Parts: sequence; structure tokens; C-alpha cells
Amino acid sequence: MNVVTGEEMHQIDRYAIEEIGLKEELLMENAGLAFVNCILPLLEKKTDRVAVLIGVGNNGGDGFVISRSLLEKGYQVDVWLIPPLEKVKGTAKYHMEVFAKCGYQILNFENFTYEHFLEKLTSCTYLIDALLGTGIRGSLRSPYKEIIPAVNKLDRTVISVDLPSGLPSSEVCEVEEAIKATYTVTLQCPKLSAFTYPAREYYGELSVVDIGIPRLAINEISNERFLWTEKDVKRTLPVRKPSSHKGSHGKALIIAGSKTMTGAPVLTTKACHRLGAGLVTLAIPDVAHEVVASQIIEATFHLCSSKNGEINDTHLSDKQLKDRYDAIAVGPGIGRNNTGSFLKTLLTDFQKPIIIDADGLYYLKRYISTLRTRGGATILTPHSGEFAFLINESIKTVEENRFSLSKQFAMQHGVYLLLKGPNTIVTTPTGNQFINPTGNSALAKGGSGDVLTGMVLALVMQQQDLQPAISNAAFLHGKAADILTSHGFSPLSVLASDLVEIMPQVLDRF
Ligand SMILES: NC(=O)C1=CN([C@@H]2O[C@H](COP(=O)(O)OP(=O)(O)OC[C@H]3O[C@@H](n4cnc5c(N)ncnc54)[C@H](O)[C@@H]3O)[C@@H](O)[C@H]2O)[C@H](O)CC1
Ligand SMILES: [K+]
Repeated sequence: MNVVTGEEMHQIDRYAIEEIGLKEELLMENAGLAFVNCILPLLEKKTDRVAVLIGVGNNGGDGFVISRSLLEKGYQVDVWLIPPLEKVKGTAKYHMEVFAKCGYQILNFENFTYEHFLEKLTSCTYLIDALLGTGIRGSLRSPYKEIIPAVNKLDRTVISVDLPSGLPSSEVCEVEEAIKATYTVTLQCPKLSAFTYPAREYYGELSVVDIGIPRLAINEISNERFLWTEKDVKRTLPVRKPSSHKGSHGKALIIAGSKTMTGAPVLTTKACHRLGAGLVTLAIPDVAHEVVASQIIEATFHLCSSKNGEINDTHLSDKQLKDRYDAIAVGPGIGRNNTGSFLKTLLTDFQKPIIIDADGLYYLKRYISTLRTRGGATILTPHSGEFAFLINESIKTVEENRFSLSKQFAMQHGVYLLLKGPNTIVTTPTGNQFINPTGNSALAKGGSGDVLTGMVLALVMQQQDLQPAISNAAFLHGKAADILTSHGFSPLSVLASDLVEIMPQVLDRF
């Protein structure tokens, strides 16, 4: 599913209308009817009053179709036109006239006192927000500037059309004022602001409805940002052949752990096994072996001599070691006290996929120039803090520009970048971005990243195409958290090891 900015959506609209020949009146009709179909299950009783708040543009035009459809179905609807009648133009005007010709009444905001308007809204159970859509520019102006905070104060169920009014549709850093929706029904393509914070919080529960814009129009304009959905996972997750053997599912090497970080290698290794890796070898410093090995029975071990309680830098430059594996994950719990020069050797000598996480990313900064010319694929899995360190920016800057910065970095260094966070983004070396919809605050805990690294490693070895492998790992990881929190686990108490334990049930759904 394509994710677009408002500007892209307008171009898509234009393509559908001018190149394909669909009428805007029809798209607006489709939009309004699809919206109503989507919200009908939410409206409990026909006696509950609904107010539709209609703005000056085409978002308001959708509001007229919605109002007509609800009235035809027998709902009690107050239809509020906020701008003066004569300001409504084009297709919105057409649908306003159709509405009026059906014999329905328009309440014009101009003709009421502000207090009377608010009083009438207070008598409604549901408010439908068709004030502003993708056409908003700059800060809110009157009367929207006053109406929007007042609507928020009413504390009603608010359902926004396309996006909460006042919210930009692109990558947003700050929100001045916008409708705080309970639900948002987005038309045709999710808008980018639905995956950035704090904008996401204004959307409430998000649904997407088809309004009949042809795929060609969407692909012609915007084919670089996608939501990775359950359907995509089902379509791309590897299926095990009955004739397969352990060698068919990849031989993994995990380089992880140190004397003081013995949990990370356990989590990464177990997660890798749970996602179907054929064989896993864990390279750890000898000082951590006893503790780690007592918790893992499925893996083999490669013991590295240690220095400062961590893997001895020089120990992993053995070429034979690297030739033996299909993919390597390096980083969870390795510490930062040595030079990390083994990473440089791996990057130059190993010609297959390498996943770099956690402290591996810390060392990577020293060797970042080697990425562009690497023989095999490189997959980096930073959270905002690690990414900020890699690109010499503040965490705030990263969090405000997640899409643009990760795209820039992935293309510049020719890597797959999995930027963790709410709505993890997977960016390919060519700059395509895939947004993960699963996961919740239960994942904001030490160890959950170590689990994800093991999952990425396992899937990367089992799928030719790396992007689906990486996105599937992120999806299943988030899904594990979602399943736990919807089955009695508080987000506070989910452990990283719970994610590993629940994985058989997660996979059972696919
Ligand atoms: N393909 C589709 O998705 C379709 C979407 N539709 C709906 O159309 C809107 C976009 O319509 P548009 O007319 O371009 O924009 P708005 O409705 O958001 O109104 C813009 C209008 O508002 C005024 N304005 C702009 N900025 C501000 C501001 N900061 N403060 C106050 N007022 C502002 C100005 O007058 C602008 O002209 C989309 O979201 C969908 O809901 C169609 O139904 C067709 C298919
Ligand atoms: K809206």
C-alpha cells in the first residue's frame, strides 16, 4: 500500500482526472460513500445526532456526500458549513448543490453566534470532521483556528475525513493545532504524517478506504513509500520445502556478547533459531561462554579470546571462519572497549549479508566509508540514538526527520537501513521505504532489539529478496508484542524473551 504526501496525492488525483478521465465529482462521491460504509459500524443508534463540519475545500465537498448518504440512511445529521456559501467552489460546490437539491438543510456557521454553534455541537454524539484535508497550507487561520480547539474540548467521538483537520500530510515535526480524532478514515492512500510523531497521535484509529483511483495513477506519481501489511508478509514469508534440510535454511554466525552483557547473545541466537535458521554459530568471548552456553542448547560456539572482557579485536579476521557462513549478525552486547577492527575485516572480506546492530554500529562509524564498496549487502538496524550517533545529528533531529534522513543515508552508503521506533522504517539502497505497522510501547525495553537482530538474520538467509526479509522480521517482531499485549500482558511487563517465546504462535498466523 503506497504512503503519500498531500502534494503527491494531489498529483495522483490530477493524473486520474486528466490522464485517465475519471471525473472529480465521481471520486468525491466514491470518497463520501466509502467513508460512510467504513464508519457505519461505529454509529450505534440512528437516534444519536451526528454533526458534519464542512470546510471550504474538497475535504468539505466529501462532507456533503457523507451528510447526504447518512441522511438518506435515516441518521439525524446537522450539516455545518463553516465558510460563507459563496466561497465554496468547483466540485465541492457541485456536491453542495446536489445536497441542497435533495431537500436537505445546511446550517451556515455565519448565521449563528459562536456560543449557539458550540451548544448545538454539544448535543451531538458524533462529530465528522470535513474541515480541512490535504490542501492545508501554513498555520491555521480563522475561523478554523478557533473552531478546532473548541471541538477538541467537547470531548465527543470525532471521525476525521482523510486526515485530522489542521494536520499537514507530509513528514511533520511539530503540530500547532489540529483535530484530535477518535478515528480517521483516510482516502485511498495513507498520508505520511500518519507515521510520524506527534502527528500520529492526532489520527486516533486509522482506516484506509478505496475510492476508485486506479493503481496506474498512484504508481505513476508515487512509488517509493509503502506500508508493509499483513498481506505482504503472507505473500513473501518463506515456505519450508518438505525435502529441505538444515543446510537449506542458512548457516548463521552471530558475533555478540561480552563479560558484562551475556543476555544479548542469548536473545539474538534464540530469536534466530525461532525464525527458522538452519544452523547458528555464536561467536562470543571465552569469558562469557559458560554463562551463555548454559542458556542455549541449539547453537554451536566459536570461542574468541577476550580482551577487556570483550571479543579480542584480532581474533575474527580468519578467512575460513567467514567463508563458512551465509550471513553474519554482529553487535548485540559486544561492548565498546576495544578497537572493533574485526568489523572492518568482516566488511571487506565477507561477501554475503552482514547485519550490524547495537555496539556494532558504534564501531561501524570508524569504518563507514567501506560500506559503499562492500561485496555483500549490509543491513543496519539502529534505533534513533544509534542513528543520530552515526550521522552526527541530535536524536531530536533524527526523530523529526526519520523518513528523509534514513533515505539519504541508505542511498549514500548503499545499505539497507532498518530505523527502529514507532513505525519502524526499512529503507533500501535505492531509497524505497517500507513502513512497519505493528508493535507497541512494550518493545521500548532493553533486549527487544537483540531479538529483532536474530530475526532479521534468520529471514535474510531464507529469502533472496532482502527487503521483504527485513520488513517481515520487523512485522513479526511487532506482531509478537501486539499479541502479548492483547492477551493479558501489560506493555510494562513484556520481556524481550517473551517475544521469542511467543514466536511459534505469531508464525502460526501466517
Ligand atoms: N484523491 C483523493 O484523495 C480525493 C480527495 N478529495 C478530498 O479533497 C481533499 C483535498 O481538497 P483541497 O480542496 O485540495 O483541500 P482542503 O479541503 O484541505 O481545503 C483547502 C482550502 O482550505 C483553505 N486553507 C488552506 N490552508 C488553510 C489554513 N492554514 N487555515 C485555514 N484555511 C486554510 C484554503 O481556502 C484552501 O483552498 C482531500 O483531503 C480529500 O478529503 C476529493 O474528495 C477527491 C478525491
Ligand atoms: K479532515
